[in-house]
Amino acid sequence: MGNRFQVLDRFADGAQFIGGQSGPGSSGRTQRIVDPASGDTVHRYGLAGPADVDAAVAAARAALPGWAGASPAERSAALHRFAAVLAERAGDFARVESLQCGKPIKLCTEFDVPGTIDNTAFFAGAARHLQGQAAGEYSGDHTSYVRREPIGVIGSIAPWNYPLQMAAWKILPAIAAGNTVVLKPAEITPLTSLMFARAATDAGIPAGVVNVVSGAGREAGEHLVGHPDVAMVSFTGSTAVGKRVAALATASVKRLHLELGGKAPFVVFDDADPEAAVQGAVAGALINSGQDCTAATRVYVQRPLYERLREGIADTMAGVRLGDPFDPATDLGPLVSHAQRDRVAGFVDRARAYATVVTGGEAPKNDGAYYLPTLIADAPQNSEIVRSEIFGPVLAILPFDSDDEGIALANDTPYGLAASAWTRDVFRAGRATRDIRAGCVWINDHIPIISEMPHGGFGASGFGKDMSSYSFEEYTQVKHVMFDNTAVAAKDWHRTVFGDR
Ligand SMILES: NC(=O)c1ccc[n+]([C@@H]2O[C@H](COP(=O)([O-])OP(=O)(O)OC[C@H]3O[C@@H](n4cnc5c(N)ncnc54)[C@H](O)[C@@H]3O)[C@@H](O)[C@H]2O)c1
Repeated sequence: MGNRFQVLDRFADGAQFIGGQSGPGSSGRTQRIVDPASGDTVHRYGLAGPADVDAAVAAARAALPGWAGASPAERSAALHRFAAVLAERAGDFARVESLQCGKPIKLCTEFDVPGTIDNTAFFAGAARHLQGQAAGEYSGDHTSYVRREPIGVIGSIAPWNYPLQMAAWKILPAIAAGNTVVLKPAEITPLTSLMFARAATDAGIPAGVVNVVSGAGREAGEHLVGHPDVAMVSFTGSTAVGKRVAALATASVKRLHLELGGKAPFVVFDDADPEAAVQGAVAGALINSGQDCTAATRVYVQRPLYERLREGIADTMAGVRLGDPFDPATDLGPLVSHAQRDRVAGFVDRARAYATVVTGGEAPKNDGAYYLPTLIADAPQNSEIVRSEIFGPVLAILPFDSDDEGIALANDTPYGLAASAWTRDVFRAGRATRDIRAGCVWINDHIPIISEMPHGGFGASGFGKDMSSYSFEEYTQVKHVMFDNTAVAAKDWHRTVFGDR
């Protein structure tokens, strides 16, 4: 436990605000950070309030002309330095992320932290490819071109499931394109977002370009969304909160990017490799204790393979190593909080009335927010466990007969974030990629996410893309510029409109 506190000591002065000023939060309230593996309070900080948001937005606004006016090469160089500072601090980032979320350290060192460093390096390179278009001559004697310009101050709001990666996804494309950012992380997991902002400053990114304000959703979050100097809102979180954020942002005519919830289907056709599908389903369902918007939570299996998958998944789940997140051998840590654990247990307890709990379905007896890997069978398609986002290590398995039925079931929720199809037949794979309604479809895999991939949903999962060069479309606005090539053309136009006056 000693190591855990050592890392956190760096935040002992309550630096919840970076980029303008620091000090106790203006909400007047204190927030605890709890280690979900033990239930111990590991840190307390002053929760930011509206006055902190105002100061952060003012800092971002002041930094905007200099940063937007920097050349792509200058922004790129700063982002390359940023990636190097993150790499030097990789171990600290992994330990703090593991501590505040309860994630297995293995996941942090192999996925969260290297993914974030790679994302930073990706946007360092991409910053130099951001360009408009030479658009040609739309009208005689006139030349047009299109500029891609930064939008201004971006107000970003992030969830608690991948605090470091979400900070990176929100901040990097925005600043690579010349915007400045105020990020509000989830108040229970702000530490690695603060470390990320500090690393940006230490890498020489000018003060005010990256700001983090850790406050409560209603108080600080809504103040940020409605702030008149925020030009765009980029939100990742639940669909319920996303709807509220969208209404507020739209009321003040702001650009909007929404990455919301999901309920990813995992469709196994009868020619699939059953062992690969079993391993894929368990890994896809249990990653980050199932607290993943793309987690494989609905597994549909074509009838001939159904029993084999049901048995294989139950056996594999029973062998998963649950334990101390700081132990490198641990596969599954606790959920992010005891409240989240109880919420997940509620879904499973209600499902007992209409379905079979094949394995799991309980919390181990310790002080942590753990929940056993859980497989549920015999639930109807229209049941809560099959249709609601659970955000826990819980997977429902259902059979289907025809290919049409498998795809129809996959599409039968309001969400559309991610999906996978498992088959060795190229035509079935082609059909699944075409007909499954989701922003991402994997074939014979589930979960991989890398910097080049546009990530974003359809339907109730939101709109817009994180990561990849597509994210520049979110964080830039298009300006059409038209040159009159001859003074004569302007005169002709004047004559057309006003006559010979
Ligand atoms: N689509 C994606 O890429 C993606 C990625 C990660 C997580 N998620 C989603 O995030 C959710 C889990 O995270 P969560 O529980 O932190 O989500 P949440 O919606 O409860 O909170 C997300 C963020 O919004 C803030 N917030 C809460 N109320 C607010 C309000 N009224 N105004 C402004 N901000 C407010 C919270 O403080 C937090 O920072 C899941 O639904 C998951 O699917 C989606």
